[in-house]
Amino acid sequence: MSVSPAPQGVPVPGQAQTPPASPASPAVPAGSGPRTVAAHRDAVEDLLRRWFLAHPPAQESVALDSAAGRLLAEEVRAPGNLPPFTNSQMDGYAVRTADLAAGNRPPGAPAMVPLATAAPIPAGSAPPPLLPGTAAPVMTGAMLPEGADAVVPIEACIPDSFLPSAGPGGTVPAGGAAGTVEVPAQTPAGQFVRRAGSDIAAGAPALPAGTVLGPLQLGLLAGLGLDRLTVRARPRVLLLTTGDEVREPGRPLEPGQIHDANTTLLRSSLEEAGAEVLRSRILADSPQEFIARLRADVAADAPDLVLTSGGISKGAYEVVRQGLAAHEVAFLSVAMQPGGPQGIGTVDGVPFLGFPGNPVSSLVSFEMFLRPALTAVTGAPRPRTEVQARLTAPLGSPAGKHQIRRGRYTAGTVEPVGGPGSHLLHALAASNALIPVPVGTEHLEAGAEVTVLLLE
Ligand SMILES: Nc1nc2c(c(=O)[nH]1)N[C@H]1C(S)=C(S)[C@@H](COP(=O)(O)OP(=O)(O)OC[C@H]3O[C@@H](n4cnc5c(N)ncnc54)[C@H](O)[C@@H]3O)O[C@H]1N2
Ligand code: MOO
Repeated sequence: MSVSPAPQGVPVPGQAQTPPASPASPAVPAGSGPRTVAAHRDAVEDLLRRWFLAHPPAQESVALDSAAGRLLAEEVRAPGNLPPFTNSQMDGYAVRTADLAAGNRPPGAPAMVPLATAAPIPAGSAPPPLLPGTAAPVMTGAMLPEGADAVVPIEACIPDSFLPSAGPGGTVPAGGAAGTVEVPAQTPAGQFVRRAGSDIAAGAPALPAGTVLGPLQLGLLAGLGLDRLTVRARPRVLLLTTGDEVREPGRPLEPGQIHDANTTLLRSSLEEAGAEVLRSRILADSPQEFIARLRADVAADAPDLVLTSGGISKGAYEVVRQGLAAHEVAFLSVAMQPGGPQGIGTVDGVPFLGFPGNPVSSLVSFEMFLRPALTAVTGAPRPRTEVQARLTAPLGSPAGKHQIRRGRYTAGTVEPVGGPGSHLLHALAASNALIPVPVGTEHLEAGAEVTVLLLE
């Protein structure tokens, strides 16, 4: 997981900033033709940027164990040294290298130097100083006694193993003269010694504000002894799907009904991208009920974003489009397939995005528009990686559309999975990449190089 400082423009938590003149103005399209993917991406980013400038994310304190995936709100400095004390990197003998130095021994002296053994030092104990001319059995991670400046691993000593009595209180090494161990004369100072603070020193910057807390970062904070962290509040999303035909998974279907895939697709995508889904609902196809419930939920939950799927195209019962007719929301067409129909604006001042109902369309809309905006604006830094890949099969695409096909990427190649249909959930589940075919490209041969977006 990357350690990334807050991107430019991320509001500083807790510090209100002057919002632009019209924070609630919807991104209404100019002109009548379909909007480009890039223009819509900018519009979505702009919508969120305006909101978060006026409503900077709060800070909250969370327990270390609940902090996975969260963003540090402020820099963390090491409260103490890591390691906290100078300790041994090996099971062996702590020695004073001055005892071994060539100058202290006659010419032609043997390669091994006998030393009297001191009391063993298990991990977790605080040993007395090491007397000159002695070697103390020391275990990995145990504190080095004052005066010791090197550790000789047990396998380099004679004898090369500890007696069972080398536990606390024991003194006699196996097989050798009682109370004597021979260690190599050529033992450099510092060998197998882990100095206090050598990983990070007390007071030094440990992690910058904006860091995404993954296992590696949490491991450091735990090692530093921190059990609570100050993180940024996650972007809060109200997620609604619409349709009389849509039923929750687990409920039986009547003829003509389908199970709700979008709520799960979008909820898990949002959560994976660092957002919090406050509430998700299926609303029936009544525009009046839809807008009444939506406004009540907005008032009750105070979300940062309302996201809907379905009900925005050209049918006779487009609940979202009809329900929001009196609001500052534009329903427009983006030159993208899937994900052509899009809604964007504000409802009672809160950013609103309406994704199309086909499941693949809603997922592609998330990946193409909302994920990049969340990354850029809120510092929820879960950008997708783009890689170059060679197509294993030819692809066709409508000339006027930025088509997003699904595929399976492996080692520099990408195999298209399923057709262009935006209802193909099975093929979506078998893919790990999106394959954009830009406007103007109608055909790509097998072997053509494409830039794919990795979904994992
Ligand atoms: N005459 C036209 N018809 C359509 C156009 C068009 O331009 N002219 N656009 C097509 C495109 S492209 C899309 S995408 C869809 C978008 O439709 P809506 O956003 O209005 O969505 P619905 O009509 O409500 O549903 C479309 C499709 O998706 C299924 N769906 C809806 N919600 C869910 C859900 N939660 N889980 C699973 N599946 C869902 C729904 O059953 C429909 O099959 O419009 C085209 N039509
Ligand atoms: O643009 Mo629609 O999203 O193809 O299915």
